[in-house]
Amino acid sequence: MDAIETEGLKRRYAQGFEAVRDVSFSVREGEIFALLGTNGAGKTSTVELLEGLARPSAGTVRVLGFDPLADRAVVRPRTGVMLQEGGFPSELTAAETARMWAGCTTEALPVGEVLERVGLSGRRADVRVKQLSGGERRRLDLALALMGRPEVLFLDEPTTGMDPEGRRATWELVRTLRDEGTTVLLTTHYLEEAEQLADRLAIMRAGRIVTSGTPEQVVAARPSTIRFTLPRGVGHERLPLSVPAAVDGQRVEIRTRDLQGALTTLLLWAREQAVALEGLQARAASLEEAFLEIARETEDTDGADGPGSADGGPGAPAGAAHEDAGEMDRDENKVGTV
Ligand SMILES: Nc1ncnc2c1ncn2[C@@H]1O[C@H](COP(=O)(O)OP(=O)(O)OP(=O)(O)O)[C@@H](O)[C@H]1O
Repeated sequence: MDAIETEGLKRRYAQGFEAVRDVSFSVREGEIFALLGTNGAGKTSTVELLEGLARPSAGTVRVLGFDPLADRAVVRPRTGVMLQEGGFPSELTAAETARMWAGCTTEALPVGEVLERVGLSGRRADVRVKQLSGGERRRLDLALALMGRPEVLFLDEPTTGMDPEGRRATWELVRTLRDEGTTVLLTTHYLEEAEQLADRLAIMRAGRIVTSGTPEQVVAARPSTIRFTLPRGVGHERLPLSVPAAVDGQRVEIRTRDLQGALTTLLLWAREQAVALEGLQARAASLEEAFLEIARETEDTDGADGPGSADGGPGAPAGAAHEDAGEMDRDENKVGTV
């Protein structure tokens, strides 16, 4: 059994706007799964359905095999939730807040241990919530989510406002929790965070999942880039590649799915012709590039169907939903701009 399973999930708000449109995915036990997407893509609207905070308009959700809304009494004690806004009483200290929360939690972990895990022990524990920094407040949120020894942890943008050190410490903690068997579903705007943490991820846009897979699969489906500058007097038409290249003066950019093949051809040609390829760079796409490209592509295919549209609009074509990154075959050897 998967820890989280969703099938044909929809969420329509009161005004008729459909923020979640036919979303299906599953998260395995002990896996970190990241939900990515541009602002308003529908991540929080989806996660709230998983947390049992709202009822789907259509489709099913199962968390640990139960309906998180109908079986709330069973599911809630086994899950930890870190919302985007904690909303604690601002006059209490971090330790008081944690103790209050522990009092409402069955089999709570010792407060000191939890605060220690999130890096809020010692003097910081005695600081009032209103005087904590934004990043420290996120850590307190995380501490409360961990208090009940959750089997499934929902983290909505967990490291927003944290400094780089706090972010890294949180990543380390999330990895440790995963290694201890906790299933983690997180939303994030930090693509590096998804790259660092996620075993698998899904990218949402306009209420739909437009691609999913391991970070490696999502990235591998995008073309790699080779860049270099040709010496004066060597025209780009002499290049040996069947792949067209984007050219700006002597600067060349080639985008290819066969990085090794294209590079071998290029280097053999350069040696034979005694041509120096100045500033030669070859690299696979990053998750950020893949994300931006996917967001752009789907924007094109979505037309005017923006997330803010009142009637929900027609959405992306059905074929775009739940596409497995491993099977994507778009932009073969697409030429980029220099
Ligand atoms: N209560 C509501 N009533 C009507 N529309 C809503 C409501 N909550 C959210 N929406 C809309 O649903 C869409 C999805 O919002 P959601 O918060 O799920 O997106 P998100 O992907 O989490 O965005 P962000 O990255 O900005 O947090 C947005 O267009 C938003 O304006």
